Amino acid sequence: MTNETDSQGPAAVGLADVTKRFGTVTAVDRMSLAIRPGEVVALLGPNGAGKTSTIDMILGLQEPTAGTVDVYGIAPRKAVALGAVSAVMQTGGLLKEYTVSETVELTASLFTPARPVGEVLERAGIADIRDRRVGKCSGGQQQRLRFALALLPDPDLLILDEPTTGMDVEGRRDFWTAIREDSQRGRTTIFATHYLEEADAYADRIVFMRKGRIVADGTAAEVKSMSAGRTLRATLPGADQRRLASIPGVDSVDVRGDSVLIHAADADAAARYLLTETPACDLEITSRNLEDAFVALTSDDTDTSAYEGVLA
Ligand SMILES: Nc1ncnc2c1ncn2[C@@H]1O[C@H](COP(=O)(O)OP(=O)(O)OP(=O)(O)O)[C@@H](O)[C@H]1O
Repeated sequence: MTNETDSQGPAAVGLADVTKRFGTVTAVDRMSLAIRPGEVVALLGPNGAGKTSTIDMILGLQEPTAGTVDVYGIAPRKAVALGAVSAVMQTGGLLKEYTVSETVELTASLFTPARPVGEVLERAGIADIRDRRVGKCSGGQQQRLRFALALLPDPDLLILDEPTTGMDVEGRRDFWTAIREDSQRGRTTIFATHYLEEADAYADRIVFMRKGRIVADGTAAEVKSMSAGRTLRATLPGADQRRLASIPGVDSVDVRGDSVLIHAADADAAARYLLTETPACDLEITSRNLEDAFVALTSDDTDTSAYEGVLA
């Protein structure tokens, strides 16, 4: 695999056959991935799947044991030094005695050029607490402050490790609104999270990792339908259960009075059949949720070879 995307020059992030070992532990195992500029990508996986190790290599904090990592076609450390990349990590040194705005001003003095302090405070939703000491800020407010700091160099690539930990519902919504707006302007975002609903709602693309490997890669809808199929519900008086069960791609049919409930691996084919070959109406199609997919894709008895290349 090359690190080039189809037509737009280098990938924002390119991993080619990357392995990372710590002694006898293989944290990342021959992983290849190309992320296009402007994509918002969620990295999901159980504890120890290799998400942080992958992020650390993209940030140049760790070197791969084998393979290569590029950021906009150059070495990660170089990209970080140029201000093209910044990160919001789960924890990270904030000085408790400084106020929020002093913290941002101090960090801004390290970057030339930096975005204006007032602008990043607004963007991170902490302009109203600019004079509060960091030690008095809640966990969610400190996380917003880390976000403000990461915005200072106006990075092309933003890396977020559990970015919304400690934020309340409104804080999360504001945070993701800001991320989505910036992605419209071309900023690439990669985030690791255990909040599956955030990945579902805000990521263009979901990369599932398990034991250092990618086990699924696609949109939230693709990942969900891939692992679990979908459920169709329709009104169909006098439904012929056997006939419906024989539609290709249908796994099960349940007739309840005038309603039918169909579980299908190929929901589109089943829907087409219902609407063209029967008088079915009130058709609803629902996906299994991302948590079902997560459990199916990352459980110990899953044969991940079955998923390789399906969506990647
Ligand atoms: N510095 C290190 N030294 C030794 N082993 C490490 C080191 N860093 C990570 N590992 C191991 O590599 C594997 C992958 O860890 P990693 O932190 O990348 O997973 P993760 O997906 O980020 O997990 P979590 O969701 O718990 O943060 C784990 O088995 C971990 O114990």
